[in-house]
Amino acid sequence: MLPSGVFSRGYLPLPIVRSKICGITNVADALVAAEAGADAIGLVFYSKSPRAVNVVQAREIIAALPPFVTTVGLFVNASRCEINETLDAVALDMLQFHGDETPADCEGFHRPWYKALRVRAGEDICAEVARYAGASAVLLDTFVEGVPGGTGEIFDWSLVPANLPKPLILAGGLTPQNVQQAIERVRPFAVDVSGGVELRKGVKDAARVREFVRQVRASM
Ligand SMILES: O=C(O)c1ccccc1NCC(=O)[C@H](O)[C@H](O)COP(=O)(O)O
Repeated sequence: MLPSGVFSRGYLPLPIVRSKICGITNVADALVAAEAGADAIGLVFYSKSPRAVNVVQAREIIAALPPFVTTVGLFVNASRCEINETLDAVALDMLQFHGDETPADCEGFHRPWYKALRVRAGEDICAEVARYAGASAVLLDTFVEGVPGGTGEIFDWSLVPANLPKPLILAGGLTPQNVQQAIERVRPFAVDVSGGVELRKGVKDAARVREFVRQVRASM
């Protein structure tokens, strides 16, 4: 059993920061992420996203991956039936809830999961994180009205509380150029990127993916 707070920001003097490349839509991009050393890839099961994949594409991507790359399925206000059908068809390791899901909506899928919260000044982030007691982590992303995620915009990192009760996955507008600064300032458990390593929406830029992971590792 880990001491409570072991993944709190600043607890470890030299933390290993994990990286997730989100919005993977094809095998080639998945392999670039894996070969670069990313710890996880994100597959977006949200049909309104330009990075959406269906179960056939997702299966093909996962089948091509080497071991020890975590596969995260991202859902936005999906029905339980839709999520269960996806889980029956696709070997997802974890779930990322990126909409207005309540804690109860996130439970019961027999997978570790975490909730994405969109950060706005004046909100009690710790209290919101504490509501999702069953989550493995919390992902903090940028609030943009009407856009659930994948905005490519950073938020004010000074709004991240020092005493978050869950491991923090920092997201929102990260790039190979700013990720080291983000890690130094926020000291997250992991960082998550999508738009900052793309050639265009839904297609990753291999050089940027490699540079992003390199920068994360160089921050250790
Ligand atoms: O990527 C999308 O299109 C998307 C749509 C709806 C909800 C979430 C979405 N993406 C989330 C992510 O890719 C990441 O978890 C994260 O928000 C980083 O996005 P970015 O700012 O582009 O790096």
